Amino acid sequence: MPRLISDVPLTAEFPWPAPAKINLFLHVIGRRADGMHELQTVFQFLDHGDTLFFRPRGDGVCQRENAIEGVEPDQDLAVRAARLLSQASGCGLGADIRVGKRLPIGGGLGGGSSNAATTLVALNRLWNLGFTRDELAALGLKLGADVPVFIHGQASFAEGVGERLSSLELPEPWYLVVTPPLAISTREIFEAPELRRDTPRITSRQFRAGSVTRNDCEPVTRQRYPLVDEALRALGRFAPPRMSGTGSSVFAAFASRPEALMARSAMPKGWSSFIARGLNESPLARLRAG
Ligand SMILES: C[C@](O)(CO)[C@H](O)COP(=O)(O)OP(=O)(O)OC[C@H]1O[C@@H](n2ccc(N)nc2=O)[C@H](O)[C@@H]1O
Ligand SMILES: Nc1ncnc2c1ncn2[C@@H]1O[C@H](COP(=O)(O)OP(=O)(O)OP(=O)(O)O)[C@@H](O)[C@H]1O
Repeated sequence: MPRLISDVPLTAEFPWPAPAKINLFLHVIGRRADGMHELQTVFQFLDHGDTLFFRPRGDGVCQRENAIEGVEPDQDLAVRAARLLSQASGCGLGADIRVGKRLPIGGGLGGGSSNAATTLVALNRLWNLGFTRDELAALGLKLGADVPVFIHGQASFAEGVGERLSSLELPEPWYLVVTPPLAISTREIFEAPELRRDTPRITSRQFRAGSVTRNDCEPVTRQRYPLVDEALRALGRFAPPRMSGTGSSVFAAFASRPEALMARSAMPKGWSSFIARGLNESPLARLRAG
């Protein structure tokens, strides 16, 4: 039975899930006056991710307790989310935060955004603030375009920069996710002159009816980063591959775990990869709903 948030003792040992997302497709529709890109995408969650732990403090200090290679504590999206929430509520509370990292940094799986969303949801509860889900999503959008979907917690057809969400029921296959050893800056890919920004809009209904989709960032990333090209080709020997977000991770769907395992064993040695189930409801939302 899933645990209800209201049923569990929310001690500092309580593990708050921060799942990965994948973009089943990513269309770049245009560019806004502020430079951000108008997108259409479908998000699905994976039953694989980071785990966060929170110990509330009465003195207003929000800090991370553990080191994460490549992420300075003051830049950490979990810490920034905690500070934003403390400030927005004026509650004067703080928290010690521990981030158990499993997701690759700059891997296109939304790890930083997911950490931020989990922090907003957890501290809203632990500090007894009573913000609604929509209020938390609006706060989260200040930290990153991917934060709102993690707060929403349902697989979604998304528009805008990813903040206009409508929930979807999707198949929940096994995914093999392969991350070549490199971190990619989302900004670099969106700023690339060669990025196509004119994909015609589709409707959610067209997507559900099987309209052909792609990841518009994929040609840019694979041309600039040959390892991503190699990952797509390696995975493509087993199932149709696709890149998530702006990379570096790529994924393919399989009907069973053994099939995914077989493909995994053929990936280049030393690359990180994992097999996970696609989820239409995120583990964070499941916890909230009980
Ligand atoms: C590629 C996706 O992961 C798809 O889900 C997201 O659109 C990116 O979300 P994110 O990592 O939370 O990205 P943000 O931190 O919001 O944006 C990083 C940078 O990428 C560029 N950016 C991002 C999203 C967007 N729709 N248009 C952009 O041009 C901007 O230069 C921005 O400063
Ligand atoms: N807690 C965190 N976990 C991961 N990255 C973080 C975190 N806090 C800040 N960051 C920074 O956020 C940036 C993007 O990290 P992230 O792992 O979310 O990228 P990503 O998986 O490519 O995300 P997206 O698919 O949203 O582009 C990196 O530059 C990283 O230093």
